Amino acid sequence: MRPELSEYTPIYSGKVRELYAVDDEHLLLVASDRISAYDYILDSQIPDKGRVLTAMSVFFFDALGVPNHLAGPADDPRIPESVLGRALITRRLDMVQVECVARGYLTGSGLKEYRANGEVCGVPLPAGLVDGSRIDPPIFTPATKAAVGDHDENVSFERVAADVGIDLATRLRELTLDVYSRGADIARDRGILLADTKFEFGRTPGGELLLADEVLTPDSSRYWDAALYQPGRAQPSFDKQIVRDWLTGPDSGWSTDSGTPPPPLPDDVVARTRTRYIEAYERISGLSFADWPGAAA
Ligand SMILES: C[C@H](c1ccccc1)n1cc(-c2ncnc(N)c2C#N)cn1
Repeated sequence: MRPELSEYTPIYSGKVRELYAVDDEHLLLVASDRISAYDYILDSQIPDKGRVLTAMSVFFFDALGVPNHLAGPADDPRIPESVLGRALITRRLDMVQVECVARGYLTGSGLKEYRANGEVCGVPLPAGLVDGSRIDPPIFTPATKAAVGDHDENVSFERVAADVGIDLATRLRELTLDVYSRGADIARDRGILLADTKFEFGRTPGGELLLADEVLTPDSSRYWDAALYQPGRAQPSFDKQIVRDWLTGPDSGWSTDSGTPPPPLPDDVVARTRTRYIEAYERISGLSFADWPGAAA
């Protein structure tokens, strides 16, 4: 008999995820079906998004073999039925207060910084780069955690070293770039470009540094279709472009500068977006989402 979610203590509620205390040493990390676009949490949910992104994290935790915070399988008996497939039991860690970002392509806040001063997080880049340019080798572009609703602030490696010490900062950079590069290689071999990603790390009471949070999901990363890749423009998001195009298209009656929340999504936009998440998982993992625990939404 599985416990009820109400038996666990809520300790954090994010835009699309929640965190519960299971006991003194373990947490339950729950991914919802909520989706964000243009800095709004949409009223419409994407059925099975939470299960797909949980499946992607588990695939990469297994495939990359990095010591991590998982403390049980996807069907662990401590996971309530109501969130089975979109929740994981993890070790409770002392989280390192650094957003560990790796970039293999230039876009977003990195592009903005580059256009202003030719570098990102203090890392100089070659002249002449454009939106979507490859950054080879990938770079470590850390950020400080923002308050809920704010954007993280990009900081230099030197600032991270000042905050957490040079040894830990060096280890964070090394792990971030290694895990990003190996994950990007796996995705690229399946026709999907992993433009950038954000990792979080934490330490055990014994001081071991573990990879935590979600790993290489479309919510913590930018995924692009390699077949559509064209440097010099904003790349279509593999998973969210259908939503973005409808919201900014003629049928939504909404615009990004309206100052109002986006309207609900049409059923076909929801359905096609669900399909995109499942396609990303099945192409990258080589596994069938039908085999993943939990009831289809
Ligand atoms: C931001 C992120 C979060 C994830 C999911 C839902 C809401 C927030 N978060 C993760 C921890 C955390 N704390 C202690 N031990 C851990 N193993 C983890 C993890 N992962 C704290 N915050």
